[in-house]
Amino acid sequence: MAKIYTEKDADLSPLLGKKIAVLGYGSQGRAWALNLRDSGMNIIVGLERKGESWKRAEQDGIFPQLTEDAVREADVIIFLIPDMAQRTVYLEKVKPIMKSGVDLVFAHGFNIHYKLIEPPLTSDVYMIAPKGPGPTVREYYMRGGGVPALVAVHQDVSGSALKKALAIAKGIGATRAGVIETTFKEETETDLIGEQTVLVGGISELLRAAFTNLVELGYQPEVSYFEAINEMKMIVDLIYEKGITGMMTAVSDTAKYGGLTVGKKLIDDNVKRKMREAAQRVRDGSFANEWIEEYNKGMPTMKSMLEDLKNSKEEQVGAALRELALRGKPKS
Ligand SMILES: NC(=O)C1=CN([C@@H]2O[C@H](COP(=O)(O)OP(=O)(O)OC[C@H]3O[C@@H](n4cnc5c(N)ncnc54)[C@H](O)[C@@H]3O)[C@@H](O)[C@H]2O)C=CC1
Ligand SMILES: CC(=O)[C@](C)(O)C(=O)O
Ligand SMILES: [Mg+2]
Ligand SMILES: [Mg+2]
Repeated sequence: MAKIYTEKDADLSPLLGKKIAVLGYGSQGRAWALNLRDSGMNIIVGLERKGESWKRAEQDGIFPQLTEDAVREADVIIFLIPDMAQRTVYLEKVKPIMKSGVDLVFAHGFNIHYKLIEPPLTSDVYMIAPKGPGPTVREYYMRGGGVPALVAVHQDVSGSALKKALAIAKGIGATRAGVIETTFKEETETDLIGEQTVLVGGISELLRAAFTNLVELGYQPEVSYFEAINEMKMIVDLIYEKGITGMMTAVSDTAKYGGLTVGKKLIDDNVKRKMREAAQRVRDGSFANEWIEEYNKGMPTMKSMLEDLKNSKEEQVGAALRELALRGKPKS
């Protein structure tokens, strides 16, 4: 049984009074900086330049500093910039400047697990990995809740790395929802396998294939969009609140029977074999190598695939319908 920590297991005190530098003010950076600040922690935000993130932080009442200035003062450094940018920033702006014994903290294990960053043996190295998007981490916190997270310790020089990880988890609201102890290896591999096979990859392509199938059969694109893509939110909300069995009780018996029997035929051994292949490429490092190479070339494949997605019929139809659909969404 996994070790799960909640509010009663965590305490802010190991980090109270410490200077915590949050590097990056994007999806997770903004959420962490604001939640930690609102929880009473002493945060500073470090950014590379006076761009969009800088402006956004100022609008939120946070006065960012250049990365090297934030790093110079920090007792704890949290990497909330894109995974692929972390190694360069670490080598150029963190390692040469940081105090000895500073804590190095991550929201995802990629750089440590695949050895892009090799931290000094004098630092505590730990991770708090939220299992949800950054804006949701902020939104749930403000509404009194939290997004669950994983914690892991890679190096524990002080003997209190886990306590400090739990302090941050509490500060961002995660202990309100439950924090599971893991390793950098398990977090990195499950996160990548999960986002590729279901959360980001599998689900998007399933929805798109279902939409295209309906449209090719001659059904109206708008009807196809509501059916194959828009309604997914309501089904997922039911699964989130009541489990898959609970969702089944909310749909008709016709949907239950058709869904149970046809679903099994669609997601067959062939699909499971391909999921296993994707997992293998994460586990043996070939996905990481492919992604590093793509990033170093300027991400041509990712950019062109995003462009194709943006121009797809489903996205065009969706954009036109979304305003209408969102009008019906409850306000809180
Ligand atoms: N996006 C998410 O919801 C989740 C992200 N994570 C992890 O959190 C970390 C941060 O990810 P996100 O919040 O998605 O990042 P992001 O892409 O939203 O980060 C943007 C921030 O990084 C700065 N930035 C962009 N390129 C940079 C560069 N080359 N050098 C320095 N700064 C740069 C931007 O100015 C901005 O402040 C990653 O390790 C990621 O795996 C973990 C869980 C979920
Ligand atoms: C949102 C999240 O947890 C992901 C999918 O792992 C990510 O953004 O990397
Ligand atoms: Mg991820
Ligand atoms: Mg994730």
